[in-house]
Amino acid sequence: MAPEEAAENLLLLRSFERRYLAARPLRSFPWQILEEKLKESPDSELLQEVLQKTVKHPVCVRHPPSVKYTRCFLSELIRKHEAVHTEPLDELYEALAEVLTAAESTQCHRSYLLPSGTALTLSESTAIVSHGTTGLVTWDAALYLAEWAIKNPAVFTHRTVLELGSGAGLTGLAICKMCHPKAYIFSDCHSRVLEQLRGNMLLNGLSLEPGAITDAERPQVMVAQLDWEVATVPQLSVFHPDVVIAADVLYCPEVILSLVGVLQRLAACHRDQAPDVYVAFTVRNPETCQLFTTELGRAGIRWEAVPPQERKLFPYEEHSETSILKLTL
Ligand SMILES: C[S@@+](CC[C@H](N)C(=O)[O-])C[C@H]1O[C@@H](n2cnc3c(N)ncnc32)[C@H](O)[C@@H]1O
Repeated sequence: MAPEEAAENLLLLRSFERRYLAARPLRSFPWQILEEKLKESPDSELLQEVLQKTVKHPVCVRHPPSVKYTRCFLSELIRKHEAVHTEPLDELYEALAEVLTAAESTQCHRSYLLPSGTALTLSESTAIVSHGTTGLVTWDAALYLAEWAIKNPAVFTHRTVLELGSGAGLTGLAICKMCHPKAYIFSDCHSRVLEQLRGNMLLNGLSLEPGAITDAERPQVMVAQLDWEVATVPQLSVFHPDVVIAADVLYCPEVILSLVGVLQRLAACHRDQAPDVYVAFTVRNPETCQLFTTELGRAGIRWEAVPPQERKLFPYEEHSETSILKLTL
């Protein structure tokens, strides 16, 4: 195979791998490129490789995506294969047969590859909203903030980080694995989210036991129940964060008001140096973002936009726009 073709195949396989591991919508996969390549090649080697990088990926074998997702993906792969090859590929049918008999669940695994090659695997809900919360799945702003953190580790290294509205925990896990914080406090208000969050710490080798061994990749971690509506200055004072972060927490006016409220109380409890604050969000509705900056102004909190970065590391939703604000408390 020509080196150029080998490089193209590698890119294609990587794209399938990242999307499949994170259970991205099937329409976002580069099916057309695959189809063209299948037409050019007489054997089924490429399809076998796609299978190895997706359904048979060691990470997915251990922590598979949902049964429904796997079934739909394999059906699509079989369609692509049948469109160009007359001989059936047994591996595809065998893999499909396995999931046809498997039981459906409302929980699934989604995995995200770090630049080190390590996968972060999270147990997430199969539904975007469930148990009355949006916190049981990973949102694009969490991926964007994680990518920014990985590119700017010094912001977190040897520092205590408090995350507000951690949800499934992706950003914090990426920071713990890649940025060497001294301590990381995950927090949320929802009991089901906190339960899943604790599970996701354990799934990724982080111990919540007080006195657990800590090292560069395993900082001291804690999961705290913290509701911005009710958290008081004395309650917030115990955390002593150097950095406060939050992702996708600007989705409705009520949430914005309570977030600004908790930031004001955090400002009131620092002894010397105020923490740096970074808020990542997806621009869904410009008015909602505007409300946030207006409320920050009213609370006397200065803000500036962090220069945009290329979104390369994770499989983002294609048409979403993400941004980060740095606040000065
Ligand atoms: C859209 S999710 C984002 C989760 C995660 N940061 C991400 O981006 O994937 C919003 C999160 O904020 C949390 N949240 C909403 N209101 C809150 C409040 N008043 N106090 C604490 N957490 C809150 C929710 O429970 C949920 O986990």
